[in-house]
Amino acid sequence: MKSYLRPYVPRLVFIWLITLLGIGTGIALPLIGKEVVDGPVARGEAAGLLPLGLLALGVGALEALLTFLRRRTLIGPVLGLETRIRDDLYRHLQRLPMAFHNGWQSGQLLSRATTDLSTIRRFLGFGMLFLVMNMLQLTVVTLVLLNMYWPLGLLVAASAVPITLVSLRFEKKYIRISRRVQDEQGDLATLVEESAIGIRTIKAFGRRHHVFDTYDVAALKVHGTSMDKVRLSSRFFTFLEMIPNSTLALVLLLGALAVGAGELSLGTLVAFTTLMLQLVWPIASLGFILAMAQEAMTSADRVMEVMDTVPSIQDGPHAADRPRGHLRFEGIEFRFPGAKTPVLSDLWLEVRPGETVAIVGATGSGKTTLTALVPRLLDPTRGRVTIDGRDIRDLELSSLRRIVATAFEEPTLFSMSVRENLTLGSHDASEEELEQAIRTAQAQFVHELPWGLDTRIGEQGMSLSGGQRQRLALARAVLSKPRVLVLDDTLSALDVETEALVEEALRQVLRDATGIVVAHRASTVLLADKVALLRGGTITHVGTHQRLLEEVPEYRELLAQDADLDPTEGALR
Ligand SMILES: Nc1ncnc2c1ncn2[C@@H]1O[C@H](COP(=O)(O)OP(=O)(O)OP(=O)(O)O)[C@@H](O)[C@H]1O
Repeated sequence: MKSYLRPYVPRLVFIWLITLLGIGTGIALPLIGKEVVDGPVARGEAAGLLPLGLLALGVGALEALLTFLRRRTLIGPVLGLETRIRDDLYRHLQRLPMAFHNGWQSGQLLSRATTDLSTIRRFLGFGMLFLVMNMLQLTVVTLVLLNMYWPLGLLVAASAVPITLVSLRFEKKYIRISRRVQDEQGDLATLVEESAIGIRTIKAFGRRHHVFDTYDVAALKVHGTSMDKVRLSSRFFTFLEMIPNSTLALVLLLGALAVGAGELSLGTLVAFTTLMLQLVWPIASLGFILAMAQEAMTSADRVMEVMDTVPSIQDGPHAADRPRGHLRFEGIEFRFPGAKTPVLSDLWLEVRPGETVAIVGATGSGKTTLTALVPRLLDPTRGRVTIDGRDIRDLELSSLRRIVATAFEEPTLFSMSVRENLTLGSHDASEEELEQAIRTAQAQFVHELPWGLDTRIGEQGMSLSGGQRQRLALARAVLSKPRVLVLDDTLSALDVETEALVEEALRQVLRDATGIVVAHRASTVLLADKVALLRGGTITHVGTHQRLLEEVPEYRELLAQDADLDPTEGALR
């Protein structure tokens, strides 16, 4: 994370200088105390007290000022750094392809973007400074003590040995346990998120208690691991408290003997013990600062795990100028990571500019996977998809995604106004274009919403019906006037009458675009110029609806039930 600290180097240097000065003032005070005891107090001269008292007051005031300056200067870089990492993480998450998001629990990503970043910030804002400051203070004070009276100084220095040994052991154990706590918290966040999204299903199936039990098990797991962590650190913290305090007792005993023997002045012993008291806090706090450092490192690891993932789908070098939309799938194979068999294999299909192809296949046959290849939500594992003869991997992603628009079967609407949701892919659309897209998708209901196009639709557009959401998604896709329009079963939630109206309007749009329409119903198939039958991961037949009905039994089976009920049946045969 060094690169994040780089812009703040001058400020950090300033902070370190202030900190060093602060340590200096902290050491100066007991030394002044020594002068007071050995000088005016020992000699019984009250007059000498005033200048030394004033000096101590000045040094004390300077120390307070330095602390204030340090805090003030530190907070800016630390908060700025947290915001920059957070922004970069979010930007990176947006760049990472579907394959990454499919493989990661969203709760894990959520906890990394929130809890882990806060842990890093706390360490950088507090722990890191104190860690170095305490080490410095320990070293400098020990040196001063050695210089004052070396036998006792040596005793103090020796107490560092058990501290270092135990700290190293503690550190190893703590790394493991804090990683476990953080991962388990991520799993817990995933459960909360899933149950919030799936609350309808949970309620409908009366699974409240079951869901609670699952959550409880996960929560107890976090509790158990956290308790282990606390037990480990409390043992360590107690040990750290004991060492300097018992050393202090020994120093007092041996020091008093030395003063008695005339080897040490009383003032020196007073200064020695006061300085030693200054060591108690740095040593005792070393425990939780080391713990904080470990947690921050674990968090940094967890954040970097995401940041270091190189997006498997990269931008191509070429912009697509004036695309015609001649789409070809050439020898495509697609296999999900870790899957034994490919979903698509040796798949060939051509869609000419202005032509519309309906993809028909059994459920789970890979239709959605096939459509996801066009805007490069997924990349084929073998073969290539071309637009106007150029491999789409050679196109800039932004350019490709301007050419291709997709409307999904289960569309996501964002927590913003209808207008913002519609113009997601085309910010500069005029009112007229917006109105036309709404008409094409038969989404005029938006005008009846309380604030028309400015109505905010709830989280994921939950306040709208499935059919309304599909129509908004369709309007969103056609609004950008794409060269290639992909409709992944977009009309499935519409009633027959609305579907017929939408199709009528869509026919106009599809005349100017290359279309891929995933279809389960005969009525939708009629939108297309030709039909491609997807079976066993490949396109087995391409032809008109009429021809496939006549010649391919499986095609007939797939659409038969529907054809019987379809009002346009007469026209089909
Ligand atoms: N992320 C994934 N990892 C592994 N396998 C997956 C993944 N997504 C989908 N699959 C599998 O790939 C196959 C094709 O899925 P796909 O969604 O493309 O089918 P589909 O034809 O669109 O189905 P439907 O008509 O039901 O929407 C299915 O067997 C599915 O289980």
